[in-house]
Amino acid sequence: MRSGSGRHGHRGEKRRADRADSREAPASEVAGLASRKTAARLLAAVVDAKTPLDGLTDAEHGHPQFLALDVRDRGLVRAILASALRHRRTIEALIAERLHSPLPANATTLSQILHVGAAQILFLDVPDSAAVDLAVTHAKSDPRTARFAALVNAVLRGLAREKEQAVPRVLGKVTDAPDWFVSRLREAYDVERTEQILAAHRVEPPTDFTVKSDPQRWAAAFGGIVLPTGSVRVARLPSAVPELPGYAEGEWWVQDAAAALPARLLGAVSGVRVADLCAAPGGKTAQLAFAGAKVTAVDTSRSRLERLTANLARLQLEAEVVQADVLAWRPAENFDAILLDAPCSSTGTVRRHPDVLWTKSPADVEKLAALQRRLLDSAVALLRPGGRIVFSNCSLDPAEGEDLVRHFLADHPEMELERIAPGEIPGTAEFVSPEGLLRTTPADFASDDPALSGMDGFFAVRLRRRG
Ligand SMILES: C[S@@+](CC[C@H](N)C(=O)[O-])C[C@H]1O[C@@H](n2cnc3c(N)ncnc32)[C@H](O)[C@@H]1O
Repeated sequence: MRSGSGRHGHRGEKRRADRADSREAPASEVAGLASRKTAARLLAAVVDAKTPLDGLTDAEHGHPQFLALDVRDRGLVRAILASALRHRRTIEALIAERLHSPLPANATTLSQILHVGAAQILFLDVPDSAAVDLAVTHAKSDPRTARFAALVNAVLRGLAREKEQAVPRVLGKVTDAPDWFVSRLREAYDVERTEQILAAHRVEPPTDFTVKSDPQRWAAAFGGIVLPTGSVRVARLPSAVPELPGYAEGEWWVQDAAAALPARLLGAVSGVRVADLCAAPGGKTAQLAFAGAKVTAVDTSRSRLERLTANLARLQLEAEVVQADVLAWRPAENFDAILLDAPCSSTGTVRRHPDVLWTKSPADVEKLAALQRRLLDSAVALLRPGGRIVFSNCSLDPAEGEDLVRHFLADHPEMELERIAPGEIPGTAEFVSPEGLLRTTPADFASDDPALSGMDGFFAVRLRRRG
Protein backbone atom coordinates (compact mmCIF):
# COMPACT_ATOMS: atom_id res chain seq x y z
CA MET A 1 0.00 0.00 0.00
CA ARG A 2 1.25 3.49 -0.68
CA SER A 3 0.66 6.54 1.47
CA GLY A 4 -0.85 9.81 0.25
CA SER A 5 2.46 11.48 -0.49
CA GLY A 6 3.21 8.87 -3.17
CA ARG A 7 2.80 8.99 -6.91
CA HIS A 8 -0.57 10.72 -6.99
CA GLY A 9 -0.42 12.63 -3.71
CA HIS A 10 1.44 15.65 -4.98
CA ARG A 11 1.55 18.82 -3.02
CA GLY A 12 -1.13 20.92 -4.64
CA GLU A 13 -3.68 18.25 -4.06
CA LYS A 14 -2.55 17.64 -0.54
CA ARG A 15 -3.07 21.34 0.22
CA ARG A 16 -6.57 21.28 -1.19
CA ALA A 17 -7.43 18.30 0.98
CA ASP A 18 -5.93 20.04 4.02
CA ARG A 19 -8.00 23.16 3.39
CA ALA A 20 -11.11 21.03 3.16
CA ASP A 21 -10.12 19.36 6.44
CA SER A 22 -9.73 22.65 8.29
CA ARG A 23 -13.28 23.63 7.32
CA GLU A 24 -14.66 20.32 8.47
CA ALA A 25 -17.61 20.13 10.82
CA PRO A 26 -17.96 17.02 12.98
CA ALA A 27 -18.38 13.98 10.74
CA SER A 28 -22.09 13.59 11.54
CA GLU A 29 -22.75 17.11 10.24
CA VAL A 30 -20.85 17.01 6.97
CA ALA A 31 -23.36 17.25 4.13
CA GLY A 32 -23.41 14.11 2.03
CA LEU A 33 -21.30 12.02 4.42
CA ALA A 34 -24.21 9.96 5.76
CA SER A 35 -25.12 8.76 2.27
CA ARG A 36 -21.51 7.77 1.49
CA LYS A 37 -21.18 5.95 4.82
CA THR A 38 -24.42 4.13 4.13
CA ALA A 39 -23.26 3.21 0.63
CA ALA A 40 -20.02 1.77 2.04
CA ARG A 41 -21.89 -0.09 4.77
CA LEU A 42 -24.35 -1.63 2.31
CA LEU A 43 -21.59 -2.45 -0.16
CA ALA A 44 -19.92 -4.44 2.63
CA ALA A 45 -23.22 -6.20 3.36
CA VAL A 46 -23.50 -7.22 -0.30
CA VAL A 47 -19.95 -8.26 -1.13
CA ASP A 48 -18.77 -9.52 2.27
CA ALA A 49 -22.00 -10.83 3.86
CA LYS A 50 -23.71 -11.78 0.54
CA THR A 51 -26.90 -9.93 1.47
CA PRO A 52 -29.20 -9.12 -1.48
CA LEU A 53 -29.41 -5.39 -2.17
CA ASP A 54 -33.19 -5.29 -2.65
CA GLY A 55 -33.80 -6.15 1.01
CA LEU A 56 -31.17 -3.68 2.24
CA THR A 57 -32.73 -0.83 0.28
CA ASP A 58 -36.37 -1.75 0.78
CA ALA A 59 -38.36 1.42 1.53
CA GLU A 60 -40.06 -0.21 4.55
CA HIS A 61 -37.88 -3.04 5.80
CA GLY A 62 -34.45 -1.88 4.59
CA HIS A 63 -31.22 -1.41 6.55
CA PRO A 64 -31.74 1.14 9.41
CA GLN A 65 -28.86 3.29 8.15
CA PHE A 66 -30.58 3.44 4.74
CA LEU A 67 -34.01 4.17 6.22
CA ALA A 68 -32.53 7.10 8.20
CA LEU A 69 -31.77 8.92 4.91
CA ASP A 70 -34.12 11.24 3.05
CA VAL A 71 -35.53 10.26 -0.34
CA ARG A 72 -32.82 12.08 -2.32
CA ASP A 73 -29.98 10.49 -0.40
CA ARG A 74 -31.59 7.06 -0.74
CA GLY A 75 -31.62 7.60 -4.49
CA LEU A 76 -27.94 8.55 -4.42
CA VAL A 77 -27.05 5.47 -2.35
CA ARG A 78 -28.90 3.24 -4.81
CA ALA A 79 -27.08 4.87 -7.74
CA ILE A 80 -23.65 4.55 -6.07
CA LEU A 81 -24.26 0.88 -5.28
CA ALA A 82 -25.57 0.07 -8.74
CA SER A 83 -22.43 1.54 -10.32
CA ALA A 84 -20.07 0.09 -7.72
CA LEU A 85 -21.48 -3.42 -8.28
CA ARG A 86 -22.05 -3.20 -12.05
CA HIS A 87 -18.42 -2.13 -12.58
CA ARG A 88 -16.89 -3.87 -9.58
CA ARG A 89 -13.95 -5.51 -11.36
CA THR A 90 -13.22 -2.36 -13.39
CA ILE A 91 -13.14 -0.27 -10.22
CA GLU A 92 -10.98 -2.87 -8.47
CA ALA A 93 -8.46 -2.79 -11.34
CA LEU A 94 -8.35 1.01 -11.45
CA ILE A 95 -7.76 1.19 -7.69
CA ALA A 96 -5.12 -1.56 -7.83
CA GLU A 97 -3.21 0.35 -10.54
CA ARG A 98 -2.82 3.20 -8.06
CA LEU A 99 -1.53 1.15 -5.14
CA HIS A 100 2.07 -0.03 -4.59
CA SER A 101 0.82 -3.30 -3.13
CA PRO A 102 -2.63 -4.85 -2.79
CA LEU A 103 -4.86 -3.85 0.13
CA PRO A 104 -4.69 -6.46 2.90
CA ALA A 105 -7.66 -8.86 2.76
CA ASN A 106 -8.94 -7.55 6.10
CA ALA A 107 -8.94 -3.89 4.99
CA THR A 108 -12.56 -4.22 3.93
CA THR A 109 -13.75 -0.85 5.25
CA LEU A 110 -10.96 0.93 3.43
CA SER A 111 -11.80 -1.01 0.29
CA GLN A 112 -15.50 -0.05 0.49
CA ILE A 113 -14.61 3.64 0.98
CA LEU A 114 -12.40 3.54 -2.12
CA HIS A 115 -15.04 1.72 -4.18
CA VAL A 116 -17.79 4.14 -3.16
CA GLY A 117 -15.57 7.13 -4.01
CA ALA A 118 -14.47 5.59 -7.32
CA ALA A 119 -18.03 4.72 -8.38
CA GLN A 120 -19.00 8.39 -8.04
CA ILE A 121 -15.92 9.72 -9.82
CA LEU A 122 -16.10 7.26 -12.69
CA PHE A 123 -19.78 6.66 -13.31
CA LEU A 124 -21.94 9.26 -11.56
CA ASP A 125 -22.64 12.91 -12.02
CA VAL A 126 -21.02 13.88 -8.70
CA PRO A 127 -18.24 16.52 -8.74
CA ASP A 128 -14.91 14.69 -8.35
CA SER A 129 -13.81 17.02 -5.57
CA ALA A 130 -16.91 16.25 -3.50
CA ALA A 131 -16.48 12.50 -4.00
CA VAL A 132 -12.82 12.66 -2.95
CA ASP A 133 -13.32 14.99 0.01
CA LEU A 134 -16.18 12.92 1.40
CA ALA A 135 -14.20 9.69 1.04
CA VAL A 136 -11.26 11.28 2.88
CA THR A 137 -13.55 12.60 5.63
CA HIS A 138 -15.16 9.17 5.89
CA ALA A 139 -11.76 7.48 6.21
CA LYS A 140 -10.70 9.93 8.93
CA SER A 141 -13.90 9.40 10.88
CA ASP A 142 -13.36 5.66 11.29
CA PRO A 143 -10.55 4.39 13.57
CA ARG A 144 -10.03 1.42 11.22
CA THR A 145 -9.23 3.67 8.27
CA ALA A 146 -8.09 7.01 9.75
CA ARG A 147 -4.41 6.34 9.07
CA PHE A 148 -5.19 5.66 5.38
CA ALA A 149 -6.89 8.99 4.72
CA ALA A 150 -3.92 10.23 2.69
CA LEU A 151 -3.96 7.06 0.62
CA VAL A 152 -7.68 7.49 -0.10
CA ASN A 153 -6.98 11.06 -1.16
CA ALA A 154 -4.11 10.05 -3.44
CA VAL A 155 -5.87 7.12 -5.11
CA LEU A 156 -9.14 8.93 -5.76
CA ARG A 157 -7.53 12.16 -6.94
CA GLY A 158 -5.38 10.12 -9.28
CA LEU A 159 -8.47 8.39 -10.63
CA ALA A 160 -10.28 11.67 -11.12
CA ARG A 161 -7.31 13.11 -13.02
CA GLU A 162 -6.68 10.10 -15.25
CA LYS A 163 -10.14 8.64 -15.77
CA GLU A 164 -10.59 9.74 -19.40
CA GLN A 165 -7.75 7.49 -20.55
CA ALA A 166 -7.79 4.91 -17.77
CA VAL A 167 -11.44 3.83 -17.91
CA PRO A 168 -11.65 2.83 -21.61
CA ARG A 169 -8.33 1.00 -21.31
CA VAL A 170 -9.40 -0.99 -18.26
CA LEU A 171 -12.94 -1.65 -19.58
CA GLY A 172 -11.31 -3.34 -22.56
CA LYS A 173 -9.16 -5.58 -20.37
CA VAL A 174 -11.41 -6.48 -17.47
CA THR A 175 -14.58 -8.57 -17.19
CA ASP A 176 -17.10 -7.18 -14.72
CA ALA A 177 -18.16 -10.54 -13.29
CA PRO A 178 -16.78 -13.18 -10.94
CA ASP A 179 -14.81 -15.98 -12.60
CA TRP A 180 -17.35 -18.70 -11.75
CA PHE A 181 -20.05 -16.83 -13.62
CA VAL A 182 -17.91 -16.25 -16.71
CA SER A 183 -17.00 -19.97 -16.79
CA ARG A 184 -20.62 -21.04 -16.53
CA LEU A 185 -21.64 -18.63 -19.29
CA ARG A 186 -18.86 -19.94 -21.54
CA GLU A 187 -20.03 -23.50 -20.97
CA ALA A 188 -23.61 -22.62 -21.89
CA TYR A 189 -23.14 -20.07 -24.69
CA ASP A 190 -20.49 -19.53 -27.37
CA VAL A 191 -17.63 -17.08 -26.86
CA GLU A 192 -19.31 -14.29 -28.83
CA ARG A 193 -22.61 -14.63 -26.97
CA THR A 194 -20.80 -14.70 -23.63
CA GLU A 195 -18.99 -11.46 -24.50
CA GLN A 196 -22.25 -9.85 -25.62
CA ILE A 197 -24.01 -10.82 -22.39
CA LEU A 198 -21.16 -9.50 -20.26
CA ALA A 199 -21.11 -6.26 -22.28
CA ALA A 200 -24.90 -5.87 -21.84
CA HIS A 201 -24.45 -6.23 -18.06
CA ARG A 202 -22.44 -3.01 -18.04
CA VAL A 203 -25.30 -0.92 -19.39
CA GLU A 204 -28.10 0.45 -17.26
CA PRO A 205 -31.26 -1.23 -18.57
CA PRO A 206 -34.29 0.55 -20.00
CA THR A 207 -37.71 0.31 -18.32
CA ASP A 208 -40.29 -1.89 -20.02
CA PHE A 209 -44.06 -1.68 -19.61
CA THR A 210 -46.86 -4.12 -20.29
CA VAL A 211 -49.81 -2.00 -21.38
CA LYS A 212 -53.47 -2.93 -21.43
CA SER A 213 -54.00 -1.30 -24.83
CA ASP A 214 -52.60 1.09 -27.43
CA PRO A 215 -48.83 0.61 -26.95
CA GLN A 216 -48.08 3.36 -29.52
CA ARG A 217 -49.93 5.89 -27.39
CA TRP A 218 -47.97 5.01 -24.25
CA ALA A 219 -44.67 4.91 -26.11
CA ALA A 220 -45.36 8.44 -27.35
CA ALA A 221 -46.45 9.60 -23.88
CA PHE A 222 -43.26 8.27 -22.22
CA GLY A 223 -40.85 9.08 -25.06
CA GLY A 224 -40.21 5.40 -25.78
CA ILE A 225 -40.62 2.74 -28.44
CA VAL A 226 -42.83 -0.31 -28.98
CA LEU A 227 -40.90 -3.59 -29.10
CA PRO A 228 -41.84 -6.31 -31.61
CA THR A 229 -43.42 -8.27 -28.73
CA GLY A 230 -45.74 -5.37 -27.84
CA SER A 231 -43.95 -4.19 -24.68
CA VAL A 232 -43.30 -0.46 -24.43
CA ARG A 233 -39.65 0.47 -23.77
CA VAL A 234 -38.31 3.71 -22.34
CA ALA A 235 -34.59 4.53 -22.02
CA ARG A 236 -35.01 7.32 -19.47
CA LEU A 237 -38.22 7.78 -17.57
CA PRO A 238 -39.55 11.35 -17.68
CA SER A 239 -40.55 11.03 -13.98
CA ALA A 240 -40.84 8.49 -11.18
CA VAL A 241 -43.09 5.56 -12.12
CA PRO A 242 -46.05 6.52 -9.85
CA GLU A 243 -46.07 9.99 -11.38
CA LEU A 244 -46.35 8.79 -14.98
CA PRO A 245 -49.67 9.22 -16.81
CA GLY A 246 -51.86 6.13 -16.60
CA TYR A 247 -50.37 4.84 -13.34
CA ALA A 248 -53.29 5.73 -11.08
CA GLU A 249 -55.75 4.57 -13.74
CA GLY A 250 -54.01 1.16 -13.88
CA GLU A 251 -53.35 1.34 -17.61
CA TRP A 252 -49.99 -0.48 -17.48
CA TRP A 253 -47.42 -2.11 -15.22
CA VAL A 254 -43.64 -2.24 -15.26
CA GLN A 255 -42.47 -5.62 -16.55
CA ASP A 256 -39.35 -6.56 -18.49
CA ALA A 257 -40.10 -7.55 -22.08
CA ALA A 258 -38.74 -11.07 -21.44
CA ALA A 259 -40.75 -11.48 -18.23
CA ALA A 260 -43.88 -10.73 -20.25
CA LEU A 261 -43.41 -13.81 -22.47
CA PRO A 262 -44.04 -16.90 -20.24
CA ALA A 263 -47.68 -16.08 -19.38
CA ARG A 264 -48.43 -15.65 -23.10
CA LEU A 265 -47.22 -19.19 -23.76
CA LEU A 266 -50.37 -20.52 -22.07
CA GLY A 267 -52.26 -19.25 -25.13
CA ALA A 268 -55.89 -18.14 -24.95
CA VAL A 269 -56.88 -18.31 -21.28
CA SER A 270 -60.20 -16.48 -21.20
CA GLY A 271 -62.47 -18.35 -18.76
CA VAL A 272 -59.74 -20.91 -18.03
CA ARG A 273 -58.84 -21.87 -14.40
CA VAL A 274 -55.16 -20.98 -14.12
CA ALA A 275 -52.90 -21.38 -11.08
CA ASP A 276 -50.07 -18.84 -11.01
CA LEU A 277 -47.59 -20.53 -8.67
CA CYS A 278 -44.83 -18.40 -7.13
CA ALA A 279 -46.87 -15.43 -8.24
CA ALA A 280 -45.72 -12.40 -6.27
CA PRO A 281 -45.37 -9.49 -6.92
CA GLY A 282 -47.82 -10.39 -9.66
CA GLY A 283 -46.65 -9.19 -13.08
CA LYS A 284 -47.71 -12.46 -14.65
CA THR A 285 -50.88 -12.74 -12.53
CA ALA A 286 -51.89 -9.38 -13.99
CA GLN A 287 -51.29 -10.59 -17.55
CA LEU A 288 -53.37 -13.72 -16.98
CA ALA A 289 -56.20 -11.85 -15.22
CA PHE A 290 -56.22 -9.20 -17.96
CA ALA A 291 -56.46 -11.99 -20.56
CA GLY A 292 -59.65 -13.16 -18.82
CA ALA A 293 -58.36 -16.18 -16.89
CA LYS A 294 -59.79 -17.20 -13.51
CA VAL A 295 -56.49 -16.91 -11.69
CA THR A 296 -55.42 -18.36 -8.36
CA ALA A 297 -52.18 -16.65 -7.35
CA VAL A 298 -50.09 -18.63 -4.87
CA ASP A 299 -46.96 -17.53 -3.03
CA THR A 300 -45.34 -18.21 0.36
CA SER A 301 -44.37 -14.63 1.08
CA ARG A 302 -46.99 -12.57 2.91
CA SER A 303 -45.26 -9.24 2.21
CA ARG A 304 -44.84 -10.04 -1.47
CA LEU A 305 -48.50 -11.10 -1.68
CA GLU A 306 -49.47 -7.76 -0.14
CA ARG A 307 -47.66 -6.10 -3.02
CA LEU A 308 -49.42 -8.41 -5.48
CA THR A 309 -52.81 -7.49 -4.01
CA ALA A 310 -52.01 -3.76 -4.16
CA ASN A 311 -50.77 -4.10 -7.76
CA LEU A 312 -53.95 -5.91 -8.83
CA ALA A 313 -56.11 -3.30 -7.07
CA ARG A 314 -54.38 -0.48 -8.96
CA LEU A 315 -54.79 -2.38 -12.22
CA GLN A 316 -58.46 -3.12 -11.44
CA LEU A 317 -57.84 -6.81 -11.99
CA GLU A 318 -58.96 -9.76 -9.91
CA ALA A 319 -57.42 -13.01 -8.74
CA GLU A 320 -57.88 -15.40 -5.85
CA VAL A 321 -54.82 -14.91 -3.64
CA VAL A 322 -53.49 -17.83 -1.58
CA GLN A 323 -50.57 -17.76 0.82
CA ALA A 324 -49.17 -21.28 0.66
CA ASP A 325 -46.07 -23.35 0.02
CA VAL A 326 -46.40 -24.89 -3.43
CA LEU A 327 -44.52 -27.96 -2.18
CA ALA A 328 -47.36 -28.69 0.27
CA TRP A 329 -50.43 -27.00 -1.25
CA ARG A 330 -53.35 -29.30 -2.07
CA PRO A 331 -56.31 -27.40 -3.63
CA ALA A 332 -59.74 -29.07 -3.82
CA GLU A 333 -59.71 -29.16 -7.62
CA ASN A 334 -56.94 -29.45 -10.19
CA PHE A 335 -56.27 -26.70 -12.75
CA ASP A 336 -56.68 -26.42 -16.52
CA ALA A 337 -53.41 -24.53 -16.79
CA ILE A 338 -50.51 -23.60 -14.54
CA LEU A 339 -47.76 -21.03 -14.68
CA LEU A 340 -44.79 -21.79 -12.43
CA ASP A 341 -42.38 -18.85 -12.44
CA ALA A 342 -39.98 -20.33 -9.96
CA PRO A 343 -37.47 -18.75 -7.57
CA CYS A 344 -34.06 -18.99 -9.24
CA SER A 345 -30.50 -17.66 -9.18
CA SER A 346 -31.76 -14.56 -11.05
CA THR A 347 -28.62 -14.43 -13.19
CA GLY A 348 -30.80 -13.19 -16.04
CA THR A 349 -31.53 -9.96 -14.16
CA VAL A 350 -27.96 -8.79 -13.51
CA ARG A 351 -28.53 -5.59 -15.50
CA ARG A 352 -31.23 -4.59 -12.99
CA HIS A 353 -29.72 -6.34 -9.98
CA PRO A 354 -25.92 -6.16 -10.29
CA ASP A 355 -25.60 -7.50 -6.71
CA VAL A 356 -26.72 -10.95 -7.93
CA LEU A 357 -23.26 -11.84 -9.22
CA TRP A 358 -21.62 -10.87 -5.92
CA THR A 359 -24.11 -12.56 -3.60
CA LYS A 360 -24.72 -15.84 -5.46
CA SER A 361 -22.39 -18.78 -6.06
CA PRO A 362 -22.41 -21.98 -8.16
CA ALA A 363 -23.69 -23.77 -5.04
CA ASP A 364 -26.73 -21.45 -5.03
CA VAL A 365 -27.42 -22.27 -8.68
CA GLU A 366 -27.38 -26.01 -7.87
CA LYS A 367 -29.50 -25.53 -4.73
CA LEU A 368 -32.08 -23.42 -6.57
CA ALA A 369 -32.17 -25.84 -9.49
CA ALA A 370 -33.00 -28.66 -7.02
CA LEU A 371 -35.75 -26.53 -5.42
CA GLN A 372 -37.21 -25.70 -8.83
CA ARG A 373 -37.29 -29.37 -9.75
CA ARG A 374 -39.25 -30.12 -6.55
CA LEU A 375 -41.62 -27.21 -7.25
CA LEU A 376 -42.18 -28.47 -10.80
CA ASP A 377 -42.84 -32.01 -9.54
CA SER A 378 -45.43 -30.60 -7.09
CA ALA A 379 -46.97 -28.28 -9.68
CA VAL A 380 -47.68 -30.95 -12.31
CA ALA A 381 -49.62 -32.93 -9.67
CA LEU A 382 -52.08 -29.97 -9.61
CA LEU A 383 -52.80 -30.19 -13.34
CA ARG A 384 -55.83 -31.92 -14.85
CA PRO A 385 -55.24 -34.46 -17.66
CA GLY A 386 -54.73 -32.57 -20.93
CA GLY A 387 -53.78 -29.41 -19.03
CA ARG A 388 -50.74 -27.25 -19.82
CA ILE A 389 -48.00 -25.93 -17.60
CA VAL A 390 -45.46 -23.26 -18.42
CA PHE A 391 -42.35 -23.40 -16.25
CA SER A 392 -40.16 -20.30 -16.34
CA ASN A 393 -37.41 -18.49 -14.48
CA CYS A 394 -35.01 -15.59 -14.91
CA SER A 395 -31.78 -17.58 -14.81
CA LEU A 396 -29.22 -17.82 -17.63
CA ASP A 397 -27.99 -21.17 -16.37
CA PRO A 398 -29.00 -24.39 -18.19
CA ALA A 399 -28.91 -26.21 -14.82
CA GLU A 400 -32.10 -24.27 -13.99
CA GLY A 401 -33.53 -24.55 -17.51
CA GLU A 402 -32.70 -26.89 -20.37
CA ASP A 403 -30.97 -29.54 -18.20
CA LEU A 404 -33.69 -29.47 -15.55
CA VAL A 405 -36.41 -30.05 -18.15
CA ARG A 406 -34.54 -32.93 -19.80
CA HIS A 407 -34.28 -34.74 -16.45
CA PHE A 408 -37.87 -33.89 -15.54
CA LEU A 409 -39.25 -35.37 -18.78
CA ALA A 410 -37.20 -38.54 -18.28
CA ASP A 411 -38.81 -38.99 -14.85
CA HIS A 412 -42.39 -38.01 -15.81
CA PRO A 413 -43.80 -40.19 -18.60
CA GLU A 414 -47.25 -38.66 -17.94
CA MET A 415 -45.92 -35.31 -19.21
CA GLU A 416 -44.92 -34.29 -22.73
CA LEU A 417 -43.11 -31.31 -24.17
CA GLU A 418 -45.40 -28.97 -26.07
CA ARG A 419 -42.94 -27.21 -28.32
CA ILE A 420 -43.11 -23.44 -28.57
CA ALA A 421 -43.45 -22.42 -32.22
CA PRO A 422 -41.04 -19.71 -33.46
CA GLY A 423 -43.88 -17.49 -34.73
CA GLU A 424 -46.13 -17.97 -31.74
CA ILE A 425 -45.40 -14.63 -30.11
CA PRO A 426 -44.48 -11.92 -32.65
CA GLY A 427 -40.83 -10.90 -32.41
CA THR A 428 -39.63 -13.97 -30.51
CA ALA A 429 -38.67 -16.41 -33.30
CA GLU A 430 -34.96 -15.98 -32.59
CA PHE A 431 -35.45 -16.86 -28.90
CA VAL A 432 -37.00 -20.28 -29.60
CA SER A 433 -34.54 -23.19 -29.68
CA PRO A 434 -34.81 -26.05 -32.19
CA GLU A 435 -36.26 -28.14 -29.31
CA GLY A 436 -39.07 -25.62 -28.86
CA LEU A 437 -37.81 -24.00 -25.64
CA LEU A 438 -37.72 -20.24 -25.02
CA ARG A 439 -34.38 -18.72 -24.05
CA THR A 440 -33.68 -14.99 -23.89
CA THR A 441 -30.50 -13.23 -22.78
CA PRO A 442 -29.49 -9.62 -22.04
CA ALA A 443 -27.77 -9.63 -25.45
CA ASP A 444 -31.15 -9.99 -27.23
CA PHE A 445 -33.13 -7.10 -28.68
CA ALA A 446 -29.81 -5.38 -29.38
CA SER A 447 -30.24 -2.06 -31.20
CA ASP A 448 -27.97 0.80 -32.26
CA ASP A 449 -28.84 2.54 -29.03
CA PRO A 450 -27.47 0.57 -26.05
CA ALA A 451 -29.90 2.42 -23.76
CA LEU A 452 -32.80 0.81 -25.66
CA SER A 453 -31.21 -2.64 -25.97
CA GLY A 454 -31.36 -5.94 -24.14
CA MET A 455 -33.86 -7.90 -22.12
CA ASP A 456 -33.74 -10.05 -19.02
CA GLY A 457 -32.41 -13.56 -19.39
CA PHE A 458 -35.40 -15.90 -19.22
CA PHE A 459 -36.07 -19.56 -19.73
CA ALA A 460 -39.51 -21.05 -20.43
CA VAL A 461 -40.82 -24.45 -21.39
CA ARG A 462 -44.39 -25.61 -22.04
CA LEU A 463 -45.46 -29.09 -20.97
CA ARG A 464 -48.74 -30.97 -21.30
CA ARG A 465 -50.21 -33.64 -19.08
CA ARG A 466 -51.17 -36.53 -21.33
CA GLY A 467 -54.98 -36.87 -21.39
C1 LIG B 1 -39.37 -15.11 -9.39
S1 LIG B 1 -40.42 -14.68 -8.11
C2 LIG B 1 -41.96 -14.66 -8.91
C3 LIG B 1 -42.24 -13.46 -9.76
C4 LIG B 1 -43.71 -13.42 -10.23
N1 LIG B 1 -44.08 -14.61 -10.92
C5 LIG B 1 -44.02 -12.24 -11.10
O1 LIG B 1 -44.13 -12.35 -12.31
O2 LIG B 1 -44.19 -11.14 -10.56
C6 LIG B 1 -40.49 -16.13 -7.17
C7 LIG B 1 -41.53 -16.14 -6.07
O3 LIG B 1 -41.58 -17.48 -5.54
C8 LIG B 1 -42.01 -17.41 -4.22
N2 LIG B 1 -41.72 -18.73 -3.61
C9 LIG B 1 -40.52 -19.28 -3.32
N3 LIG B 1 -40.67 -20.53 -2.83
C10 LIG B 1 -42.00 -20.79 -2.84
C11 LIG B 1 -42.79 -21.92 -2.46
N4 LIG B 1 -42.21 -23.02 -1.97
N5 LIG B 1 -44.12 -21.84 -2.59
C12 LIG B 1 -44.71 -20.71 -3.08
N6 LIG B 1 -44.01 -19.61 -3.45
C13 LIG B 1 -42.67 -19.65 -3.34
C14 LIG B 1 -41.23 -16.24 -3.66
O4 LIG B 1 -41.86 -15.71 -2.52
C15 LIG B 1 -41.28 -15.27 -4.86
O5 LIG B 1 -42.32 -14.36 -4.71
